[in-house]
Amino acid sequence: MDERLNELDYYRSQCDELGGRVLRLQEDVTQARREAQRHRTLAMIVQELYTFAHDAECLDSPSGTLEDAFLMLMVERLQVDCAALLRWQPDSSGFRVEFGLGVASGLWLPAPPPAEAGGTTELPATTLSAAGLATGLWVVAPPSSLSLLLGHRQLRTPQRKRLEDGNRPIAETALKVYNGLLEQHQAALALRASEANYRTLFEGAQDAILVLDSRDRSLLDANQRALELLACPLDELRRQAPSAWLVPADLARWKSVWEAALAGHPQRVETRIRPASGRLLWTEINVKRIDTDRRLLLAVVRDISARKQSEEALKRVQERLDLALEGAEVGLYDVNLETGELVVDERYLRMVGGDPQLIATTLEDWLKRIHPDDRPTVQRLRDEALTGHRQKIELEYRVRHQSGAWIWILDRGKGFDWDEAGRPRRAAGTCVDITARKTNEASIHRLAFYDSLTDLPNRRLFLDRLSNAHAAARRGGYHGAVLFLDLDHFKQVNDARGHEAGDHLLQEVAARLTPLLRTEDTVARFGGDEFVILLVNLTRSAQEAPAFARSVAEKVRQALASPFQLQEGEFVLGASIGVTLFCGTERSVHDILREADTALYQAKASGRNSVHFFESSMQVAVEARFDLEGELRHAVDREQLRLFLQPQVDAAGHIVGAEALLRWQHPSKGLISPAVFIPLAEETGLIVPVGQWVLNQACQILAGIAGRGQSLRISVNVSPRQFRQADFVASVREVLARTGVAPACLVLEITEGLVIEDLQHTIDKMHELKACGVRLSLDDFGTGYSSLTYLKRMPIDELKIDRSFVRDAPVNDNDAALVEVMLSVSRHFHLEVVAEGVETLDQLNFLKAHGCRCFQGYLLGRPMPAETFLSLMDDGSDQGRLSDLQTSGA
Ligand SMILES: Nc1nc2c(ncn2[C@@H]2O[C@@H]3COP(=O)(O)O[C@H]4[C@@H](O)[C@H](n5cnc6c(=O)[nH]c(N)nc65)O[C@@H]4COP(=O)(O)O[C@H]3[C@H]2O)c(=O)[nH]1
Repeated sequence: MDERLNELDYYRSQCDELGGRVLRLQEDVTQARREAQRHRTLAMIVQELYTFAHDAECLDSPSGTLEDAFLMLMVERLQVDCAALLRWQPDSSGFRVEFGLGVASGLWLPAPPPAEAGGTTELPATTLSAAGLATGLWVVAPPSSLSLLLGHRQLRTPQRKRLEDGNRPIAETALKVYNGLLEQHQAALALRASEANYRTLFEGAQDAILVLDSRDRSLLDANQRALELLACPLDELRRQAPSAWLVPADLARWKSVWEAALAGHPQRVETRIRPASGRLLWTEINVKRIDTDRRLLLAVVRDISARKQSEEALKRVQERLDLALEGAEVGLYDVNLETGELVVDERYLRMVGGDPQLIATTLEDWLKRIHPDDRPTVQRLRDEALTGHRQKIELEYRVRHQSGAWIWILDRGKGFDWDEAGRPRRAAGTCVDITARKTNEASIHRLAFYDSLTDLPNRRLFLDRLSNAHAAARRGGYHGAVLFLDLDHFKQVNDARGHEAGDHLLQEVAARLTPLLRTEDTVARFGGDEFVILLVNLTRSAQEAPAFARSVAEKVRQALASPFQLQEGEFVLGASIGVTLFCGTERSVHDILREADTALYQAKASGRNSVHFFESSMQVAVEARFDLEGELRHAVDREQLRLFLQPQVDAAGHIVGAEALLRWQHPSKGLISPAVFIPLAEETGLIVPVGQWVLNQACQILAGIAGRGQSLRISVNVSPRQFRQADFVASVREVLARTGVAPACLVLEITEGLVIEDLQHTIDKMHELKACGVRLSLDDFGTGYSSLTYLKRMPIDELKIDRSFVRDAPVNDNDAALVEVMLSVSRHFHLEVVAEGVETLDQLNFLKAHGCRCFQGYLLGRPMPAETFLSLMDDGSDQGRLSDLQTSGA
């Protein structure tokens, strides 16, 4: 029994044990089932999360966020009331609900900080209640700062509690998976954003962008601008090699560009391309290797055709400008005013000599090469420009050429790049070589103000200086003087030895005068042999002034009195000098000059080679002369001239001719002698119309005589000036033709002096006159340089023995001998002779005794009005009776 009991106990215990085992086994199975369930749950959660994340990545607009999906899965699969993702807020020592399902997002929950390491920490009841939860499962997954809170609003049974505890590993794993997916999702989002940005940039770029595969240089991608630029769709472009749109000539160059770019050296190329449109475009292409994929090249193509066109246009403008500058020989300079550095162009360099080694490179250097006289002005203008007081500079100055010569430069400069103080930092400008212009100006100035023969100031410059000196003398109370001088006998030298000798003489005179004077004085040549001297600042004393002026005048006179040795020979001149003084009087420069001229006139009149001071009485005489000159101008028009005739008779007393002698029947002054007005007419040129009148009158008288069947010769005096008129011969011809007078009845008397003045020309003209048929008579024979040589050469018909010889011939052996010689010479040359000034019978008899056959003089008849003379001629009974003729003289 016991055994049975023991056996029973044994079996009982065995059963208990077995039952216990079964129970444990059942529990294990249940546990295993729960475990499996949890794994399934976890697997489902993970799968669904992945699915969601994948879909979200693929879809452009996923339905909901990963956070929403995660929290939803937690709530559904773990059968909790609420789930939330919390983020620790260290500043406020609490959590913030980032995303909540059943808990408000953004809610702040007070809590102690989460543990550093992973794991679970119980949240205090205050935190749970703040979240509105009765129980809660809090899971962290370091290093993520996000933690997961799962919870119920009401307390649960212990079984439920176990269930929750069993969920903890699921929640932990799910949170880790979520964190991983979140990171991945965020990375994917970032990538998408970055790709979108890249695309936006790529497509929105202003430049064409091409992505090329270096292996076959095929096009992988191109932006819209590239398609427009290359005028080709992308597909088509992808099928082409770049050589399709590159210019063939550039291909070799491109090879090295590709290689360098692939080697990691970015390349920049300016080249032309020919897109599908066929139009050549200028482009700038930047080629760069894409470092993330070293087989790829990025080419950024910019259309620079417009820029190139502008550059080309600019180049052409520059070329034209260069040409223009070249043509105009304009040099350029550019100066940095802060550093003083100077840069010049080729043309400037050439202008100053062409050696770049010698060119100024600084402003100071440049200044040193400017002419010392011009430097102060240049420096002043430069300083004004530097301080901003002058915007532009335009000035002319001399610069040292590299050859050492001075050249004139016209500089036009301008400041720019102004600083805050209004000063230029830089200046640039142009320079032109104006040396030629300056030289021309100087020579024009010389021509305008200097006498070309002697290089002395001319009348214009003299008047200017006199005007200044006069004004200065008035202001300073100084006396000055004007010396008018005329060379005695210059005319003879000029005429006898030629103009060249005359010119040399004038140059010598100038050379003698200049050193006699102070530098502030002026010696000028007014033309001909007229020299005028201006003496300034003589003295303040009115008493001393005449003496000072006289001493200079004497010095001048003496200097000119000594002989001149020229290559043409030795000449002795002498000078007549008229002097006037000036100081404070209200005279014009012309008055002063006229006074000196008047004094000169007086000096000449009183025997030459002398000095005369102006006196006002002289002026009266001169003015009277001027008045006469004015009246003489109208004498012809007003018919105030009368022609008198003086008979010329032969040995038998018969009238064979007459000399026409002019008279001026002045309305108030009566009959004026030609000795008074002929020299005036000669001087003023009035002799030409007056002489023409005489010629005309004489021919009309001759015509009248011829008309009455009579015959006579009339001698007409021809003045030197009248004879020298270019149309004189023509005018004689014209009068003869018009009046129909036989030319042989007209005798033209020319003076010996005229012949000497210009022998050859006079002889030529005489021949022309002879060709007209007129007779020529040489007047005043014996008074001048009578020379048998020229007498022989002249085509004259008659000699007139001057009355000065006739007068004393009967009583003076010398004169008698001279008259004899003259008569003998005229016989030798077959010339007729008229003896002038026969006043007495002795003279007449002497002349007759020596073979003279024609006589003129008061003894035989005075000059008389033409009508009187003609009536005498008509009265044939009077002819041949010398005594009768004598009584009818004028
Ligand atoms: N003492 C003196 N004198 C006598 C005698 N016989 C004549 N005469 C003067 O001597 C001058 C002769 O003229 P001439 O030598 O040609 O000198 C002339 C002549 O050179 C010039 N002349 C006169 N008429 C003309 C003219 O129509 N044209 C030019 N160019 N000159 C003229 O004026 C000069 C002076 O002329 P006139 O006063 O008419 O003076 C005349 C005449 O009146 C005499 O017996 N004794």
